[in-house]
Amino acid sequence: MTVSIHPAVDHGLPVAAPGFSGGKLHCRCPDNKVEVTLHAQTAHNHVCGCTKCWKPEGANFSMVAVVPRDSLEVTANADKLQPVDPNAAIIRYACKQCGTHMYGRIENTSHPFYGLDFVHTELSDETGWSPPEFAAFVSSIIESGFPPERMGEVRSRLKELGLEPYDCLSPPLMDLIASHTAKQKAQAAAA
Ligand SMILES: N[C@@H](CCC(=O)N[C@@H](CS)C(=O)NCC(=O)O)C(=O)O
Ligand SMILES: [Zn+2]
Ligand SMILES: [Zn+2]
Repeated sequence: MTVSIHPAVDHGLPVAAPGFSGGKLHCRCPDNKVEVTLHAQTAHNHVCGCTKCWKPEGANFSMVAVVPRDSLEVTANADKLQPVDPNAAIIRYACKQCGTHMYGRIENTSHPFYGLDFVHTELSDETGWSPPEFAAFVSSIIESGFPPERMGEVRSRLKELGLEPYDCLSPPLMDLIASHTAKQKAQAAAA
């Protein structure tokens, strides 16, 4: 049987709708759902194998994208949200009742991704969000119990889906992080 990556990509990648400019995400509670409204199309969507990113039941990967933080608004049942780990670089806010992660936020203004919030567009009923572009932290699925001897299957399936597998982030994002670090080091040296 083909190894499952994530329900949103297992039967082919979703397709972005031209001019798509946002929509609503809902948690998985039967009622009084937490609602998050995104006033923008997502960017840098990818699947992530790390243990920190929220994965739906049975999935080996999370699917996670970013939006500018000023494009994200909690529009219903905000009182049900709580931080998963307030000390993490990305502070993920989960529904206390159903456990779904509704968004992740970076509060450290020196972080290379400060200003971007992390979201899971599978929580939306709308279609047209940006599709995942690559697979990040692939080896990390082993930390969640995936058998290491099946990693070849996982990487082949990701490539078949057009999701190039990386064990950290994609080269453009790693370059962006390194450029940010280099700039900060240069500024510190000049101070
Ligand atoms: N191997 C680790 C990797 C965790 C990790 O570094 N995750 C990345 C991708 S989401 C990150 O930026 N984490 C920051 C955070 O979780 O706050 C794990 O699976 O727990
Ligand atoms: Zn909920
Ligand atoms: Zn992750």
